[in-house]
Amino acid sequence: MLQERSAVRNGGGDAPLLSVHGLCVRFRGITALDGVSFDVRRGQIAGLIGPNGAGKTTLFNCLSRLYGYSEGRITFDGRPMEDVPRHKVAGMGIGRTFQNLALFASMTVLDNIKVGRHPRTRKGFLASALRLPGVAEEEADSTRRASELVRFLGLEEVAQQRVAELPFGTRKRVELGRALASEPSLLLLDEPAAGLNHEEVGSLGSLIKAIRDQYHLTVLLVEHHMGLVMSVSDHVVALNFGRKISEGTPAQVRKDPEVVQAYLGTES
Ligand SMILES: Nc1ncnc2c1ncn2[C@@H]1O[C@H](COP(=O)(O)OP(=O)(O)OP(=O)(O)O)[C@@H](O)[C@H]1O
Repeated sequence: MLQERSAVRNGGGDAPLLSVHGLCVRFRGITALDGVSFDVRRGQIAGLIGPNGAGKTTLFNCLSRLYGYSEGRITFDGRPMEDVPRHKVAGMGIGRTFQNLALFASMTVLDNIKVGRHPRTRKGFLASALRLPGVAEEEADSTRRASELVRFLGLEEVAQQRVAELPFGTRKRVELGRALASEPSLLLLDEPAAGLNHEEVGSLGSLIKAIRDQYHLTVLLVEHHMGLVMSVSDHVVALNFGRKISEGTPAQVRKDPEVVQAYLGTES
């Protein structure tokens, strides 16, 4: 379904989908990001790594417009992000999952995924309440697209269950579905492996690649699980103390002495 949305605004497939340039974020005396620059090309799975406090979540929060930045520039699909209000981010094609799941626990799996359709629906609450023309069609379209995602994510058996009743690993899949429902062209995954068991992490890697291939989207992944990030990423950016310390293929970054040094004593 997302293939239809592959309109390329920026003159073709060679221009990066996301460009971060000289980004600086300071919180009263703490420099969380210090002149960070990198590009993410269309169709890539890019991994963002770094020890605790390196600035990864801060960067994600800048991309979601939850945080402002004192210096630098973020360009998404050829468009500067600085003037984009927070509530427009999903609508412009940036979907996101959170470290702490952002789901409605008392709603069903299907309804949670349908909530993610919101940026793609045109009829507002009032139109729905008044059952104005077009509302039923839009509702049917949302249900159809959410059901497609339920099948893709292997959630058919639990589609009508309340999210609160489900194990953590399943809920994480529901959150992926919610993020995909907005038909993003860039999917930001914030520690998708956190809290998953060994087997679940294994299938997550294949799922991330399948999502990229099936929906032709670009993925930026923050992850502490080195096995996962190194096996799924085409490109890796490493941060430490708010600075970019390395960038390249997983093999290049893994053996970069600065990366090894940054992780000594903090990660295996
Ligand atoms: N809202 C905030 N107010 C003050 N300081 C903050 C805020 N958010 C982040 N920081 C600080 O900015 C730095 C970077 O934090 P950030 O959460 O981005 O790191 P991270 O790489 O995501 O770490 P982790 O892997 O532990 O999630 C840290 O020193 C953190 O304490």
